[in-house]
Amino acid sequence: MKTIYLNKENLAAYQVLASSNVMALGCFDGLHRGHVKVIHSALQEAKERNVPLSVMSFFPHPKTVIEGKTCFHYLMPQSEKEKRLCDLGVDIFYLVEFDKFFAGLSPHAFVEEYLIKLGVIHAVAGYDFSYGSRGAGNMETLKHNSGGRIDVTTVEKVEYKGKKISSTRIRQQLLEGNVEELPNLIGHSYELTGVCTGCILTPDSNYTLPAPGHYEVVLNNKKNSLRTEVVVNEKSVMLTSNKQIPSWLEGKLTIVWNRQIKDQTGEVFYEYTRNESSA
Ligand SMILES: Cc1cc2nc3c(=O)[nH]c(=O)nc-3n(C[C@H](O)[C@H](O)[C@H](O)COP(=O)(O)O)c2cc1C
Ligand SMILES: Nc1ncnc2c1ncn2[C@@H]1O[C@H](COP(=O)(O)OP(=O)(O)OP(=O)(O)O)[C@@H](O)[C@H]1O
Repeated sequence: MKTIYLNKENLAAYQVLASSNVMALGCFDGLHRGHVKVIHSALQEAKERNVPLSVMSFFPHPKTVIEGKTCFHYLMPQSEKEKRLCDLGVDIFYLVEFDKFFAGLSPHAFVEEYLIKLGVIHAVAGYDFSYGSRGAGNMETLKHNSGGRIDVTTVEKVEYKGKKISSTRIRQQLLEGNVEELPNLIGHSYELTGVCTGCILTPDSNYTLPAPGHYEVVLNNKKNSLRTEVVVNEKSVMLTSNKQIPSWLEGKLTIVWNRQIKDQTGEVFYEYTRNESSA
C-alpha cells in the first residue's frame, strides 16, 4: 500500500500521477465494523472494475478543526490505521491535511479537486458521510457534484442493539470503562500499543485509555502473551500482579482489553482469578 500525505501544496503533483481508482471516504478512526463494511464494499467495486482501491481519510479529525476541539480521543494512531487499511487490501491511502482551507471547500470543489482529478471513477461511503463546507455535500449529492462522472455506492447503517456503530460510541464506551462491549462494535477487543518499564505501561500517543479502574487484559509482544490485571490511572497503566514481572514484558507490547474488574470507586464487576495467568 502507498501512503500519500495530501495537502493543497502537493495536490497538483498527485493529480498528474493519478489513474482510475475506486475510493472509500471517511476518517475511519478505530476501523470498526461499519468502517470495515465500507472498505469491503469498495474493494468489491475495485475488483469488478479491475482498478486499484484507494481510501481518503483526514487528519487531524475534522471535529478538531470544525469544533475547535484541542483535545481529541483518537482510537488509534495514523500508523495503526495505515497498517489495518493495508491488511484490508487498500492500494493507495490518501491522508488529507484537514485545515480551515480544506474545511471551507465547496462540495463541488472537493469532488472536482480531490476525487475527479485523483482519478476516482467510483466512490464508496456510508449513509451519513458528508463533505464540503458545513458538511453540505452528502451521498445524495455526490454523483451530481461530479457531473455524473463518478458512480456512487452508499453503505447502509451497520448497527448493534439498534444503534449506529460509530467511533464516537466506541470512545464513549472506553471512557465509561465498558471494554467488554467493544468486540460487538469493533469486531475484536480494543487494543493499544505501548512501552513497559518495570510495572508501568505507558501507552503510545493517539490511543484512548479506558476509564480509571482495574481491568483484566492480555499483554502481548512478538514472543509471549500474559493474561493479567492492570490498574488504569489518568495517564498510565500499572501492573497489579504480585508476581515477579517477567523479563520479556520490558519494552514494546500490545495491551488487549478484555473486561473491567472494578471501577475507580472499587465497585467490583468481575472476580478475576489470579492463578489463570497464562493466556
Ligand atoms: C472537504 C471537506 C470539507 C468539510 N467541511 C465541513 C464543514 O465546514 N463543517 C462540517 O460540519 N463538516 C465538514 N465536513 C464534514 C466532516 O468531515 C464530518 O463529516 C462532519 O464534521 C460530521 O462528522 P461526523 O459524521 O464524524 O459526526 C467536511 C468534509 C470534507 C471532506
Ligand atoms: N455504522 C456505520 N454504518 C455504515 N457506514 C458507516 C458507519 N459508521 C461510519 N460509516 C462510514 O464510514 C466512513 C468513515 O466514517 P467516520 O470516520 O465518520 O466514522 P464514524 O464512526 O461516524 O466516526 P465519528 O463517530 O467520529 O463521527 C464514512 O463513509 C461513514 O459514512
